[in-house]
Amino acid sequence: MSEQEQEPLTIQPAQAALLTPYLPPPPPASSPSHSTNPKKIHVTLTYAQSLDSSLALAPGLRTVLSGAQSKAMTHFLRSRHAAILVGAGTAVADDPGLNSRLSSGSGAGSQPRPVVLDPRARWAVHEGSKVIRHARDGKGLAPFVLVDQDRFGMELGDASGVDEGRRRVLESVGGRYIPLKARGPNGRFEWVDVLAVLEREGLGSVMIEGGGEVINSLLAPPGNGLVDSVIVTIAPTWLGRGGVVVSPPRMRGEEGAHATPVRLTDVSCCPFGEDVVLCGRILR
Ligand SMILES: NC(=O)C1=CN([C@@H]2O[C@H](COP(=O)(O)OP(=O)(O)OC[C@H]3O[C@@H](n4cnc5c(N)ncnc54)[C@H](O)[C@@H]3O)[C@@H](O)[C@H]2O)C=CC1
Ligand SMILES: Nc1nc(O)c(N)c(N[C@@H]2O[C@H](COP(=O)(O)O)[C@@H](O)[C@H]2O)n1
Repeated sequence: MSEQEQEPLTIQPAQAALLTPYLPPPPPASSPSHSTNPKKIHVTLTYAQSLDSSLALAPGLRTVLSGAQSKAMTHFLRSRHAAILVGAGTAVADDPGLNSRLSSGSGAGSQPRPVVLDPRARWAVHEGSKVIRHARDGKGLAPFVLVDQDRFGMELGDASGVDEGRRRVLESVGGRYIPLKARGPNGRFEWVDVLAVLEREGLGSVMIEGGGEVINSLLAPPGNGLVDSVIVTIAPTWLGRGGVVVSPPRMRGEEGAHATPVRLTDVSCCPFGEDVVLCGRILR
């Protein structure tokens, strides 16, 4: 069935109730756009995987795992977060829409702000990119693209040196390149810095959707200490070897001791059609 035929997407009240304890609290009605609340941004890590922990058949290959019900669940999550974040690999490979297409009867409403981690500005965003079309049509928000501040310069808080055509496309719908110091190894941002940018932009919650590199780095310390909840769709299929796999690096144990695995606690799970959705919090 095509994407168009499956939509609009709906979710049952009982399914929404299962997810509620893992969602960010709704923002207070009178919240200022730049919150002064000292509590950090709520971070939900969420993705769909196969039984052998794959996100996609191969790097760069958009692969449908979620069935209609769990896809609707993802769009419900999108409507309950202020931002949705993916890595440049996903933006380049998938041309994702990154909006919520939940039907109005299912409590749809707000759209999340798409955020792309793209230190080298390799995502060739253009007029036809889905996320731009959605923003232009009022079906989603324009993306913020986080780029390496040292590579693209910084003038008055604005990134310079990025491709002018791409910048014009982004800005024409209200999006922006945002420069950020890449303090991590291999020219990567530290997660704490990424979240600080989102908070500074007045975004109180983010769902981090993928892909493989983003998820694996967030599940490793210190990133995993910043995650409030994890919601994983498990599809009843094995994608086989060679896929994009979720398998974070092990935490190093003390000399001679085994590494401590990352584990979920406070776990709930529920069938969504033929998929299973597993929710939990990372055990500290
Ligand atoms: N099944 C699912 O739920 C999902 C599947 N996917 C799949 O995952 C695949 C893409 O995964 P990957 O190739 O691993 O790419 P990715 O989406 O994780 O992006 C990796 C890139 O993001 C940037 N990046 C990641 N972490 C960063 C950090 N801390 N600081 C700065 N930049 C950072 C870098 O440019 C890096 O090359 C695609 O095939 C896509 O279809 C993606 C999202 C969800
Ligand atoms: N929940 C979920 N199930 C799947 O089967 C998937 N392949 C994904 N992928 C993620 O969703 C993005 C596509 O979003 P749009 O439908 O275009 O808005 C894709 O880029 C991945 O982040 N997710």
